[in-house]
Amino acid sequence: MKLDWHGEDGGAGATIIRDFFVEGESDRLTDVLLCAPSHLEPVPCCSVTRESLRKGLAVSVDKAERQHRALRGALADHQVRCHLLPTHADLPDLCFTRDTGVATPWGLVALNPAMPHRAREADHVAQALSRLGARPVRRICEGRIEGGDICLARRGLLILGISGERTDEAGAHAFAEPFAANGWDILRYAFDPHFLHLDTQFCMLDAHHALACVDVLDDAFLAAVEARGITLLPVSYKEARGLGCNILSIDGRTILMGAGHDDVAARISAAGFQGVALDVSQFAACGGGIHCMTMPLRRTAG
Ligand SMILES: NC(=[NH2+])NCCC[C@H](N)C(=O)O
Repeated sequence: MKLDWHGEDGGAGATIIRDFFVEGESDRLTDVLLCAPSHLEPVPCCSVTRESLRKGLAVSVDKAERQHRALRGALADHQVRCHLLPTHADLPDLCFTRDTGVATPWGLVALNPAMPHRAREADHVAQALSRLGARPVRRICEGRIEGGDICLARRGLLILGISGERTDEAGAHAFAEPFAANGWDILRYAFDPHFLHLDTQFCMLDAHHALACVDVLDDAFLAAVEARGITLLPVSYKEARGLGCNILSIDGRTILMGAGHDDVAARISAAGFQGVALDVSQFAACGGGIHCMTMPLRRTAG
């Protein structure tokens, strides 16, 4: 079926770049986009960061750089190629690369972040990606949409979080168009902006298991997910608020997760997954965990 992709030149039928694509969140990750936290600052644009500021948090860039290097090391240990965005002094949340773009089965899509300081990231990311030979095949300009609200649960199932703030109906609708046109099942979940993004409450471990903050997610959503054959491993709200739910599945078996979430680690391992815990405290204090710090560029199925 013909997709109505728009390249930067605005013309329909722009070349579809197939090098960087993802069909499902837990297929084998081979390439990921990250950005070192050289200019990380706690911007009071989400509830977790505001709480950190209330408690007098001062982010240590040195510590954050060390934690980020360890994350890159863990990714490399698992044969994942890390591509680094250039840092930018005016973009304090740039290290949360998840939110500005997403690889889809049809190529990379540049998103439309809602927060003004994050909207500025989009051009920077698009330029860096094109230097990698990965020009986004589409840019969402309607409404707002951030990558933390997009879950390509598995081939054929797209889950979208819609808080109305970071992602709204118009942005979600625009993003979902090609998925709908290709017959994907699309599950939309509306929630309160307090909870920031879907990926702070819900993350896929493999095609049939997810971590879920069951005391926050509403029952209809939980039932809809379970009806699709996904078993939920519960995470408490306190753990989720500390980004304990915000994990990166390398291959549907190995899970990179924040350190200090012992209950989550125990549940993951009881379910047969291999958790790799990494200290990302400096990022968590700014509202993001390992899922937010990684933009998968390519995953291979099978
Ligand atoms: N995908 C995510 N949950 N990203 C977290 C981003 C945190 C960042 N401080 C913001 O508020 O935008």
